[in-house]
Amino acid sequence: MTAAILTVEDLSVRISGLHILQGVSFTVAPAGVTVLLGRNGVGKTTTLRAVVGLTPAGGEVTGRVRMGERNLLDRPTHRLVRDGLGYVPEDRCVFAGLTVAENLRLAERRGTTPAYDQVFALFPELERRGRQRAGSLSGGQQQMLAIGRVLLNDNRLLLVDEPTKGLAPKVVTEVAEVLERVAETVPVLLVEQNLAVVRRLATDAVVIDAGRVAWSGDARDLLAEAELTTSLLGVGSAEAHPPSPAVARKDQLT
Ligand SMILES: Nc1ncnc2c1ncn2[C@@H]1O[C@H](COP(=O)(O)OP(=O)(O)OP(=O)(O)O)[C@@H](O)[C@H]1O
Repeated sequence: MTAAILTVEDLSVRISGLHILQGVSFTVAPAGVTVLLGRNGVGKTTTLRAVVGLTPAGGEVTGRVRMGERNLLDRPTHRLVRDGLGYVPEDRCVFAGLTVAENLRLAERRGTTPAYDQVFALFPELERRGRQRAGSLSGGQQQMLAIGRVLLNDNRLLLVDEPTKGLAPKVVTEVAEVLERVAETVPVLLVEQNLAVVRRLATDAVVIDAGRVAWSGDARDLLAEAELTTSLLGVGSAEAHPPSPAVARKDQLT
């Protein structure tokens, strides 16, 4: 078996007296898209934030998160990013008052050549809208900017949190297509609520429930089992049956 790119062991997170993650363990394959699933509020975003060192102040994180030999929990976020851990947060976090070009320029790293060609090939609109303020972009365009910004640099692993949230169906499809292309070269750990997107992209799946991993394995095995999908994710059996060619919002997990 090929070694995992990321290993999460016994990850526990407490925030404001809440024991949100209670010993979460899973691995991320070195290729493809590993999707982190679960009902609303189970701790998917908390997991990604803990991995990248962005648990809110006062939060307590224990366990081990390894990429190679290193325990990531011992290292500050900027080092993790420099070492190739790319993070696209749920709320996109673009600088609204800066232009698209300025947002991208901020992601440039000294001593490396930013991959503008690759980013503009994936997102031609970012090149066309270079002078537009990011705050005036549509939600989908902001999402493209948030992903493009991370792809300017080399990544060993990408963490992407709910990239299709709040987007129109056509834009959801565009984002899914881009992630599919990105995943051909970089492994992705993806939090995603849109089941059609999950069906399209997921190679492996990890389901969190009640603070722990309730299921992990080949995504096809999970999605093929209507009852399992229903019990773990709370979606109806009709939605759990594959495949739907259109990537539509009606498949939202609850
Ligand atoms: N800073 C915080 N202070 C207090 N509670 C928090 C904080 N951050 C997260 N939580 C709580 O932790 C739990 C897990 O939140 P998290 O955002 O990780 O869930 P999620 O699975 O990503 O949810 P969703 O699918 O709705 O995005 C929730 O009950 C949430 O209210």
